[in-house]
Amino acid sequence: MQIPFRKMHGLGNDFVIVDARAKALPLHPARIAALADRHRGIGCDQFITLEPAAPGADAFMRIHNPDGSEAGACGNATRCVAALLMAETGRDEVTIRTVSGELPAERLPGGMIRVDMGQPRLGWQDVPLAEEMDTAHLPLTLGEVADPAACSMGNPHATFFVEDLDALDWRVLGPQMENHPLFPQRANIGFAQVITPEHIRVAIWERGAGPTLACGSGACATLVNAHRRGLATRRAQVELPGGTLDLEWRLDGAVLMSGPVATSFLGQFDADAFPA
Ligand SMILES: N[C@@H](CCC[C@H](N)C(=O)O)C(=O)O
Repeated sequence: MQIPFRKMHGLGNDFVIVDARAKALPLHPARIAALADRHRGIGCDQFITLEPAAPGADAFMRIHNPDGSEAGACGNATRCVAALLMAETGRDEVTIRTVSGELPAERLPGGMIRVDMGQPRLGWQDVPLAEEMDTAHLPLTLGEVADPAACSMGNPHATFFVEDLDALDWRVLGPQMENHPLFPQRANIGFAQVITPEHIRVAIWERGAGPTLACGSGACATLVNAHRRGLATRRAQVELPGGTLDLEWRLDGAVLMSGPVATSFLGQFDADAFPA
């Protein structure tokens, strides 16, 4: 079976997007993992399936990591899918449903896509963590990093605050923390250097994906955790290896994220050539 797809990215965080709104597609975790493989498949940080949405949303977006696991949130893919739905409908505002809830998105003057990522959840069971504790300070130390803060943006995040991001071997520390027993559903791990209260540099080791050029929900978690720790204002530029996102944690609790999106190419794959 030939399945058309679109390859998009937000700051280099790249996605294969397929449309299963009109007809269900034979896509299962093993096949998705094979398609996401950068050597033997198409290659992507996340595989996105558009599915029919209940009234109130323009589409349902299902998110899979390249290891085949399903994720509750993907900020950059939400912005890419929003741009896609805006082109399709001719509107500048759309709503995308995910397993974690409805996310309104809009096109800003100048073309940036802003998504309302909803409210971060700060309780230990929300992240989730394995046991009760203050999520603003986790009792974790690994090599030279310690004392991260955690939150959920619909998916689990922990943020370590570091003095010098360039001096840190975060690609080695990331997978050890992703799989730490404190995170029963694993976690996305951010390593953040606060430059000023309005400018944070961060590198994210993504759960189920590894090092990526950008992670939208990770950028949201970085701002939220930095603000909780008194390190950042409620609005900041979050600089990732692939570029910068504009983040705001509004007083009503919602986290807004704005940035660019782009289409790389369109194609089609033969589903039967990949494991079912
Ligand atoms: N790239 C994403 C996050 C994707 C999901 C994550 N790896 C998880 O498992 O939670 C983003 O832009 O937010």
